[in-house]
Amino acid sequence: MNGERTRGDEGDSDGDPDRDGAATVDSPETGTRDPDALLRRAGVRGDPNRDQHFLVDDRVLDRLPEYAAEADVDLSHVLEIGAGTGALTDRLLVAGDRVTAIERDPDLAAFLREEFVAEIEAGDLTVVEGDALEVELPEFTASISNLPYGPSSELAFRLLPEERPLVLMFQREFAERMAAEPGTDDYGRLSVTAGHYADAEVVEPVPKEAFSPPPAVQSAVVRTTPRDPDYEVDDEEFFMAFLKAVFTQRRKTMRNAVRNTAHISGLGDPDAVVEAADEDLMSARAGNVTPAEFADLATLAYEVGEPGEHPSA
Ligand SMILES: C[S@@+](CC[C@H](N)C(=O)[O-])C[C@H]1O[C@@H](n2cnc3c(N)ncnc32)[C@H](O)[C@@H]1O
Repeated sequence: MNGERTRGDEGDSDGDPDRDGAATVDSPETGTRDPDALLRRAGVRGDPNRDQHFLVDDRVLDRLPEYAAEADVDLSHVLEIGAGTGALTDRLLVAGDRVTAIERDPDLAAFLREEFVAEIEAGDLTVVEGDALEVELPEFTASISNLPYGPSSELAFRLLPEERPLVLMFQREFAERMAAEPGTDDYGRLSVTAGHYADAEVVEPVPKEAFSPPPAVQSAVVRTTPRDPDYEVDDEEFFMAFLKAVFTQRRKTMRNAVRNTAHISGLGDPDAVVEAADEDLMSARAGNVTPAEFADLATLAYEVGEPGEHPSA
């Protein structure tokens, strides 16, 4: 740590005119804020009951925007969900042109507005105080976030349909399920639903010690690249409900899974689906069925299975 100074004292040390003026730097060599100094200035400890685990490992903080940059991601407007004390926000301001940071905790949002006053006045940063599941999202080009783990699934499925590249920190188990291939232990509903929108890869496991306070579980960074699926479905909502249904019975054959879960998928005549479908596919278990096979089956089920309401998608 190099003490707490303002960039106004440092002049043009990093050569980035957008980051000059009164923006704070703790490390003149890198032109960045120190995560521990941010915690001190904010006067917070991080409350695990509010999903507050702040990144304090500089190397991880540096690598998050690098994962996007190395994939040639457009960083002209980066969305950060759960900005906390701004340690990642600070790195995103260096890597990107503009950042919108959403933070639910009113005290942290107030701290961010104070700490980053120069960047806000320069038009480089917008702090949105509110729940990222509810606030209107801006037109962003990429999201790079150390997500709150409680709502991470809902947040991922709010972001994925936006069709933008994402670099997101999740619980490690969640990250591995998201990126899993058919036939592996981790492959499941999450892998197929995430894969509907994007290619997902785990780029880095992150140990608990990288955070303050450390979470109970290990973490991992996932990078997603949006693309169209290699199949088509007639009704996306039914497809999602159908997946949810059959994966509740992942150890059963698809034949039994389709028959036993009509109350979840909304199928009025699941037997008609089983009779019309390929026999080999009906004998397979959901964990071995590829996304394209699910899509074909869901299309068939939609045609012959008398789908009704499927409010549970
Ligand atoms: C894991 S911490 C990450 C903080 C910071 N980005 C970092 O890396 O140090 C998650 C942050 O999300 C905030 N948060 C929790 N739930 C949220 C929600 N629903 N919407 C927006 N922010 C939320 C917490 O207050 C916390 O600051």
